[in-house]
Amino acid sequence: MTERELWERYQRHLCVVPSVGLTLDISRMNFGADFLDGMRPRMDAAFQAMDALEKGAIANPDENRRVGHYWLRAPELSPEAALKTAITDMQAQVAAFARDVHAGKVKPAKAAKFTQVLLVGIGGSALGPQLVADALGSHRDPMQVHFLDNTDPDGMDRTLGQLGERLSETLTVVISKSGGTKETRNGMLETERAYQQRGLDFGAHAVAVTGDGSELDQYAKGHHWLRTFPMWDWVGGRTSLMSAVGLVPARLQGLDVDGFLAGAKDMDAVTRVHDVAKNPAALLALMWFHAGGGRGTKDMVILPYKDRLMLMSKYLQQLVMESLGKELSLDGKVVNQGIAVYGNKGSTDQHAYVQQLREGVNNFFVTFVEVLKDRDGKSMAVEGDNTSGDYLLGFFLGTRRALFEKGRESMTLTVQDVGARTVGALIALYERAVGLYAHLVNINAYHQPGVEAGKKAAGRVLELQGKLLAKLQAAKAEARSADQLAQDIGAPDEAETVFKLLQHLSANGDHGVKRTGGERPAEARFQAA
Ligand SMILES: O=P(O)(O)OC[C@H]1O[C@](O)(CO)[C@@H](O)[C@@H]1O
Repeated sequence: MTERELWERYQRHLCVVPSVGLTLDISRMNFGADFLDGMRPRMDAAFQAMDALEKGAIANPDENRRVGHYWLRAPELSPEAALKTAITDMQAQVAAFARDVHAGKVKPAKAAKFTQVLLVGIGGSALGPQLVADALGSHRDPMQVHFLDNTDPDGMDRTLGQLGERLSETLTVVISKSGGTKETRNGMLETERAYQQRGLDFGAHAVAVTGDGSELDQYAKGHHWLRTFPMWDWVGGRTSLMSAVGLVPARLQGLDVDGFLAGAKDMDAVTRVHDVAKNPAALLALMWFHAGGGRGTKDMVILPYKDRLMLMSKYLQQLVMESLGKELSLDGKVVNQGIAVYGNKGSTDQHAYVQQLREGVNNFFVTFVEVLKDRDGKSMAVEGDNTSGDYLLGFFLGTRRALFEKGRESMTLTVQDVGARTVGALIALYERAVGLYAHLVNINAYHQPGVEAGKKAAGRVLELQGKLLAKLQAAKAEARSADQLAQDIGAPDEAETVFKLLQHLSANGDHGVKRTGGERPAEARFQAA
């Protein structure tokens, strides 16, 4: 295609969204002339289903739940007055609480004010807040936000160590919709101990965001925490950023939450329109369908040319892959659907994996995110009249061309800046695109059955560990092999898991297990230390 033809294609297909200052360029995706028209019937059905979802239909049939994240930024759309009230009350309570914290009305036991936030959560209870804190945060914010998002003891020590003395002025926000996620529970208990070791009452420095009556809710209320904020079953974890999950940390950090919600609301209004050419979410969904043949055969590379958006791909990994990565279709057929997501930021990634994108396996499509505003204030010239921002643009356009020349497809989202409205709009854009795409491929985007399998398997592993430790205690100083111990605990077929457990137990002093013998699994011997 000549440059002239590309320019024509760029202009013809450019989706312009003035209300949020965003454009979507799909011209470097090589869909055929009849593709968009050909998809019209399936897209219309997706629009109808999405309209029903927003009106309160059961859109998550596997869990018999409604899907209400759009109502979080437009409470007036809620299908019942009670939901609207619940949302606006939550918004008001979160804002008032943050104001009281900033004013020192809610204050720590042994410091003048809370200056740090420690968010303990995982998945949708952390990834969205991490993206927002990074994208919109600055050293001038009234509070800085830290995260514990894993059950890694060393990771907890690093984060709590970085807080150090400042723990006394840290407000811990424990977030778990279910209230039972073990990683979050572990982080909470370890954090609680850190406060206690400094002679601080954890409850006086903690709030919870969780479902009413959950394990976490009961613990928080039973231990007289400062506050609890609600989560509802009609908001999924990966679409909860505009619930208290995202609003509590964002308000405490001092971010422009009103702008964030307004950007999302404005984007929702645009992506509600049944006109594909004017609906960026519909275009994204259709381009995903085109690229992967409705089977996810090409990976989604998210490449923002802006440091502040580096966590966008990590956030979208959950939103896209936990929504679309499904074994069964809505009519029970095995489809193994999904779209893999990866990426970090440009131009940095040009010095990492772009080599393969240009010359390697053509199993991806790129979504560039171009941010027009370089920085607050003016830039210096770094070479001739060129600024660093000129170089960033040059590298983006150069990479886009270098890929296109080799038949590698890309789209480009262009925004004015990385402000609260823009970030809210981007989140809303992808929530809608995922929902529309799910309809195109006939799957339920709003449950996550696959994660239960891993949780159950982990429970079995820890059950085996309990039996192992009891056996080792009883066997005292007798050194035994993994095979023998697997027999001893009545799990002869799980010798490898038993070996892995023993390897970890003997590498740490917590449970008093000693390893002797050779390096190979069959040579190793284990005993109570
Ligand atoms: O907020 P919770 O209930 O602790 O769940 C955390 C995450 O775990 C999942 O349930 C499974 O990965 C996610 O959907 C969710 O965001």
